[in-house]
Amino acid sequence: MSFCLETLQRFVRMELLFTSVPAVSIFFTVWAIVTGVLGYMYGPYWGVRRVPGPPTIPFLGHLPLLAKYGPDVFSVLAKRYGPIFRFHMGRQPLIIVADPELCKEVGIKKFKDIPNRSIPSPISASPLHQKGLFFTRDARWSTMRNTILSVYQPSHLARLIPTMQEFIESATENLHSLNEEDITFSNLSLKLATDVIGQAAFGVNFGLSKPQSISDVVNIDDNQNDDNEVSDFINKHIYSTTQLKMDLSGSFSIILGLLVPILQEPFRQILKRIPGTMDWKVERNNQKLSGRLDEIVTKRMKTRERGSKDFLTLILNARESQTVSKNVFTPDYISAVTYEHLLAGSATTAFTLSSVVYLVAGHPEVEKKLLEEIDGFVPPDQMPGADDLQNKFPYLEQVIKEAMRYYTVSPLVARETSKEVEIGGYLLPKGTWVWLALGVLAKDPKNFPDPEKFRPERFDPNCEEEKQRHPYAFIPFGIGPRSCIGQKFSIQEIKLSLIHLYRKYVFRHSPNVEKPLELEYGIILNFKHGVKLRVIKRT
Ligand code: HEM
Repeated sequence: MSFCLETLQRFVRMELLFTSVPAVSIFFTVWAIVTGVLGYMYGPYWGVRRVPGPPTIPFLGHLPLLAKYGPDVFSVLAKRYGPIFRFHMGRQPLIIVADPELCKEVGIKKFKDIPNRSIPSPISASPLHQKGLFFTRDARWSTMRNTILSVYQPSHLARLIPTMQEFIESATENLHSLNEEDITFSNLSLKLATDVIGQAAFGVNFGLSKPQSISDVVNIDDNQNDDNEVSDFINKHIYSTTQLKMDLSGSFSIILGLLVPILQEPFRQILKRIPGTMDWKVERNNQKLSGRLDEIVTKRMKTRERGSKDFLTLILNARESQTVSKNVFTPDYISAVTYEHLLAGSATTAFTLSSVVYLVAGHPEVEKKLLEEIDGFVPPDQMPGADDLQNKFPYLEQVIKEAMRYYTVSPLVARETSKEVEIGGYLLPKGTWVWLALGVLAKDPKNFPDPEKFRPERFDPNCEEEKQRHPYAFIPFGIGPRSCIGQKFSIQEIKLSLIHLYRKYVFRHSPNVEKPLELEYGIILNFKHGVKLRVIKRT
């Protein structure tokens, strides 16, 4: 009997052992996976959990709020949560800074702890975009930036005035024949800005802003060059840029990058090999674009007498004179930086130009004052020089600033901490994405009373509003050592364009334009349906 009982007990113990081993290991495996997934999904949140923000939806974060409020979402959240708050782009928390003093802290005072930009998923999918100045990091960035700054001397900018003027005249030559017809001014300004920067960056005339068709394209460096190649290049450029969506309408790998970044690259690698997918199209497009850029760079590198006309030439000259490390400016980085100029310099400048013309068309009192100033510049057919542009058009300057405030083309500026740093009373770990909300600053009634009113006089240096405003409340070109490198270039182009346009024409809103203008949120802001205007020739 005792033998039987002992055997039974041994049997039960063995059974337990056999069944519990897999159960335990399954339990631990599941536990490890769940912990891993939760750690991955909530790890970035954990480090910044003390920063206030709305409740998040797993995987999506606050993207539904972006869909609901559009670009205004950050103003809405700043009202609710204060000058520093959390916004989750999918899994990734962004620390949004919406206060001029805190922007100064991030952009200037603590720059050495926050010197780089975070790379959002649309850019991770595009190696071409990563090698420009915008996304390069640390020592490579500072070497590249110093070299580029050295070629952006005021004298070089001044030398660009006749080229800019030439394109402006050609782009606006036939406008008077469009009386009573709608023009999509935003298209015209994009073609103009692309041509100007194409010439300034590559020394290539894309010929987009000519009143005739694109088949009139001429390549200044090589007249033999095939017209179709240039238009193909531009189409690829436009495709590559417009595919960089910040919401859930990009390619599958970009969407994954927003939701579960770890899966973005493996999926991109697979999808780019499957014909017909958007990732495949983006990859093919980017490869062709890079190939075309590399060709331009290689050809120019071989040219002995390059002169010193355009940005690409200036960079190559600096590289050869050994003032720049050749390891930093390898041909792929040169291509990327030159292409970046086309990218950064076209859509932003065009958007600003369209904003000014649209807003002035709706404000007759502003238009009257502006025309008086422009007509007061004599002789009337003389092209203003660099000094004139800087000193003789103070009201024009106020109008441009107010339009840039009203429609802030780059409402967010991305930065990333490179070590633990305290901002606004919160300790942010290394690797935190800190984004400056320039668009929220620009509509803050504390610094801009009646922010929805278009009132250029608020930028008059003698008015109380301007005197009392925080010095960093209006920073459309960013702040500190990492601010926009093309600021003077674009302001020069915008002023020249407006002076030329208003000497000949005034504009009215088309009856077919929606009010208010609808905006679309890509890498920068865009007008969803374009800016439709009517042209009136001045007598
Ligand atoms: C109205 C026109 C423009 C606006 C509103 C604008 C705005 C900006 C902003 C907000 C930044 C980020 C600055 C920061 O992080 O503090 C930036 C960076 C940059 N912009 Fe512009 N931009 C304009 C035109 C241009 C032009 C014409 C070029 C080229 C010629 C250009 C090239 C760049 C580059 C290369 C950077 C990156 C700088 C760096 O990281 O060191 N931009 N821009």
